[in-house]
Amino acid sequence: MRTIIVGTRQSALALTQTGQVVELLKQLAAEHGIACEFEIKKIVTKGDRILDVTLSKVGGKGLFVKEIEQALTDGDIDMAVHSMKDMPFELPEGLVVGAIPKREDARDALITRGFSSLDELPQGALVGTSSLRRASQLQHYRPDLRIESVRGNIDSRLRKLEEENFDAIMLAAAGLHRVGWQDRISAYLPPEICLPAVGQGALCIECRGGDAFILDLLGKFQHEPTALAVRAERAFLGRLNGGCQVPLGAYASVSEESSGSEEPLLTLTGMVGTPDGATMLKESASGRDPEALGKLIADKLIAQGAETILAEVRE
Ligand SMILES: NCc1[nH]cc(CCC(=O)O)c1CC(=O)O
Repeated sequence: MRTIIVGTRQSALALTQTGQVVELLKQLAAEHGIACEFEIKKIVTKGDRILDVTLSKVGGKGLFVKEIEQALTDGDIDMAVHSMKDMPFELPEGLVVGAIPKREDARDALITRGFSSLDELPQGALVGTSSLRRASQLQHYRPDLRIESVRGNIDSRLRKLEEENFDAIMLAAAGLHRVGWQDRISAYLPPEICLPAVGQGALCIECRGGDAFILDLLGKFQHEPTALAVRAERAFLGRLNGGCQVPLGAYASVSEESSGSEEPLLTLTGMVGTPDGATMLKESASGRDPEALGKLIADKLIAQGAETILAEVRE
């Protein structure tokens, strides 16, 4: 009987989604007669220790995953459950993505104080978000809105909606759904108005590349359409050298199931915008090769000046 130690951050969302993954893995193991048991180990990351600072100011990349990856490499844990959108483009030597399970809702959600949609927010309303991607798209659609930074875990951001006099805040729908707070959502923002972060709503189960037992179990947990979509989005991200702290968004989905020997058709939309929303570059295309599709959309945006926008933001 193998005991699999699963590492996770200790936020309410991280613990909830790790618990949900472990329950599903237990069922899978039972169905396939794989003898194992699970133990959850909480790990505090740099991102959790500096929740009061805007992430883009502290060099965001991998803030929520580094310590967890070290624990994997050191053998202190055997598997880690991450939010895909927190994953840096490159994994450390020796670690691999063991599974990408079925995606939750990828959209951003608006949580307001009594307004039922983005259009209903009054002129000049104050919206809390520290995401440059959300700010850019919100300002593009509603230049009159005022945007201020709000950080912290989901629970503390919801509290700040009341305490700091915001008219609305924006959060990923997936996180709210997972912790059972979907009742707090006032409106879902369609990708036409707000493209989600790369990988938003998806999870990434990371493990050691040499751990055949875990890889075998996780292989049964992969959801292929989600994995293909995430590969296309991350190829877009990689080409633009983006992290989650730049005004860049993308969303891919399978738009036509595979027929015969052909791979399914994916449709990917990507955006890069200035933080004030004045410039908004957006392109869409379909294809069967996720990496090629991601690079194609990135190249289309680069041809329109995306790299200049990103370089200015990084400065
Ligand atoms: N950047 C923090 C983060 N990382 C993952 C989620 C939850 C949504 C998801 O799993 O994609 C959130 C919170 C948010 O953006 O509202």
